[in-house]
This record gives sequence, structure tokens and C-alpha cells, in this order.
Amino acid sequence: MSLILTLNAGSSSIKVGLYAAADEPREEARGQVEALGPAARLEIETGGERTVTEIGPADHAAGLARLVAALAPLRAGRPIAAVGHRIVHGGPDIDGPRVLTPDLIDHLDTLSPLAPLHQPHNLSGVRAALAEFPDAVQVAAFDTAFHRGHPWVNDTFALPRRFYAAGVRRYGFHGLSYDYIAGRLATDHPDLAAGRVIVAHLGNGASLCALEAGRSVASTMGFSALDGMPMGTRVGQLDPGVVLYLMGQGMTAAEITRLLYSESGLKGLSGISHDMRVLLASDAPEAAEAVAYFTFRLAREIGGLAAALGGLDALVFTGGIGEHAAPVRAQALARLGFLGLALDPAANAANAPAIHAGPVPILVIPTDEERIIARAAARALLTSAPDQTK
Ligand SMILES: Nc1ncnc2c1ncn2[C@@H]1O[C@H](COP(=O)(O)OP(=O)(O)O)[C@@H](O)[C@H]1O
Ligand SMILES: CC(=O)OP(=O)(O)O
Ligand SMILES: [Mg+2]
Repeated sequence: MSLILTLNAGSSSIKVGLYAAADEPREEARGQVEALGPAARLEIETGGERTVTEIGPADHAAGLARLVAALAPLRAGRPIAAVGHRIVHGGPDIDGPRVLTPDLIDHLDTLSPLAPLHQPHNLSGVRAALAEFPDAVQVAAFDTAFHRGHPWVNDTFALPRRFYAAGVRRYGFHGLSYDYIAGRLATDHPDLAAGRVIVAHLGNGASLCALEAGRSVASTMGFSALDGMPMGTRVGQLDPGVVLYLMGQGMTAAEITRLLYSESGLKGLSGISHDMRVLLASDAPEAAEAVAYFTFRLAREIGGLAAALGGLDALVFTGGIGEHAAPVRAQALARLGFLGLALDPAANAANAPAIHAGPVPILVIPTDEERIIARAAARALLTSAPDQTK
């Protein structure tokens, strides 16, 4: 029995999964190195047991090496047949998983300026995996792919048409998460899955997706992973006139990039933290204001996507904030009774799977991006080497 390793190299963490290769991969372990930097933490979870180790300073390369070493005993000599990678940006032409070739990796490198917090780390994960597991099939699963079927009005900006042809489009991200949620709806709530559903993926990065019969028709993120919701450190929706103004004030592209990606959002507004847990626990008025801005924008985005769908049959919350932050859900939904959205306060406080008290179901579904990556790797194994999953 061979194994699949999944890699999700993000801006501040690396997440891995270890799966027995099968049509539906069987999870054996998952792990992450969190808080990459001066005081990183290694977590491994297997067979219901979780161990946490403070590992001190670690960058992406060191973190990945620690994860691979920690998983080695669990492999028990079994080979890694495929490594599945989360790649945030695939550009206009990629609408599903791809086996990574040197040419494709070079092409994906050119998209790094569109996702500077993610794409370079995703690709260094690919290079590290190629060196560590040279015999494994390397497979990419893309955040953008799930959204490639957007109708034109939701895929374009109102720029001269040549920019659309040149790839300046509303891509949308978090597609692995939305793919997983669409799959869970199809199995657990087939009646809702056939209808109009908004999924709010609220993590360190945050976006919302409008699903019509399980397909993405609109997303709050656009060309880059900056637009839409304010995030941990990203600005979210911003009048482009502000960027022009800042340029006129003499800020360089690099300085504006750092401002919009790393110093804004919850961190910039609160001046305290990018972390929703910290803000909800704080007594500082700036923390409350940052949360209020987040929940106000969340309500606006839900309203906007409900219009894009022409109605709403269900709302789903996922991601670290979506799954756990009851006050965030409550503040946003307090504005949305007119859509038939009403919370059951006790169910909401308990992060229950169904938290509605009104006519439109409101669900909390933990996401699993790793499983979507593992499935992509398993399918690539079946086509490239049919005996590998036996
Ligand atoms: N119990 C909780 N209450 C409020 N926020 C939480 C809770 N647990 C996690 N979060 C928030 O979720 C966010 C991280 O989400 P996650 O989906 O894990 O991030 P990533 O995008 O890095 O995968 C952080 O802002 C964190 O504070
Ligand atoms: C695309 C994106 O924002 O990803 P993440 O939530 O992992 O930062
Ligand atoms: Mg995330």
C-alpha cells in the first residue's frame, strides 16, 4: 500500500496530510507547523492523538523538513507515491488538478506577483517535495480552478477588453474549500445542494462564494487574494483611487504591496492583532471596531451574493472564524433577517452543525482542503500508474 502526502504551504503555516492511496484516500495523519518565524509550533495528529512541540525558529524549508521527519515513523517504510500540493493561483486556463511538469512550474512562477503571500511558498513546497520524493507523482490542486466557470459578468472587470484577454480577470480563491463544501452538501443535504447557497470561508484569508447547483457563479475575491472581505492582514475591498493616491504620495509598489497584504485588515484596524480570537477577547475599543468592520462587510457580501444568485436557499460558514466565532456570525446575521436568515442563539453559541431559527438553513461545516488535494493526487495516480492504489 502506497501513500499520498498533501502539502498546503501558506503564508504563516504549512499543513500536511498523510493518506493511504485509494479511490477515496484514507487519512492516516495530519500535521502542521504553525506560526512560522521565531517561535514555530509543530502539531501532529494521528489515530485521535495530538502532539504539540515548540520547535523554536523555523522558516518554510525548516518547517517542511520537521514535518517530513515527524511523519517518517508513521510511514513504516511505505513509499510516498504522490505528493498533492495546494497551489493558490492557476491563471485563466487551469480548471482542475494538473500533474506538475517543469514547464507548468515555470508558468506558475510567473503568477507569483498575483498571490505574493501564497504562490512563492506553494512553489517552494513543490521544489522541496521534488528533492525529497523524486519518484513521486507531483500533483497540483488549484484554489482558482473551482471558479473558472463563472459567467462573464462575474469574470471580467469593466476595463478595455484587451485586459480580459491578457488574463486580468476575477478569479476567486479558496476553491479547494468550496469544492469540499459543495461535496458535503451534495451528500448530506442534496435538496440544498441543488439550490442557491452562499458559502462564507472565513479563515486567516476570507472570501465568500455563491453556489448554484454546486457550481461557483460568483466570489468576493477577484484578480488577487486581496479583494472582498477584510482579512487577518489583508485590506479587502478598496477603492483603487486609494492606491493611485498612495502612489502619488511617493509610495513604491513594494511598499503598497506590504501595506495592503501584510499591515491592513484586522491587524491594521485594531493595531492589536490579526487573530480573531485575540480581538474577540480584547476589551480595547479598537478591537471591537475591527470586528464590527469585519461583520459589516460580511453582511454586505452576503447581501450582494444573494442578489447574484437571485435568492438564497442556504448559508454555510466554514474556516477557522466561520466554524468557531459565534459572535462574528451573530453580528453579521443581525442585519440579514430580510433574507430569511435568523439564528438560534444556543445552537450558534455551540457551533452546532445547523444554527438557524428562520426559514433559510444556516449550517456550520468544517472545511477539509487537504481531502480535496488528496483526491486529486489519488486520481492522478490511477491514471499515471494504475497499480499504485492496490
Ligand atoms: N474559537 C475561535 N474563535 C474565534 N476565532 C477563531 C477561533 N478559532 C480560530 N479562530 C480564528 O480563525 C482564524 C484562522 O483560521 P484558519 O482557517 O485556521 O486559517 P488559515 O487561513 O491560516 O487556514 C484566526 O483569525 C483565528 O483567530
Ligand atoms: C487564498 C487565501 O486567502 O488563502 P488563505 O486563506 O490560506 O490565506
Ligand atoms: Mg486558509
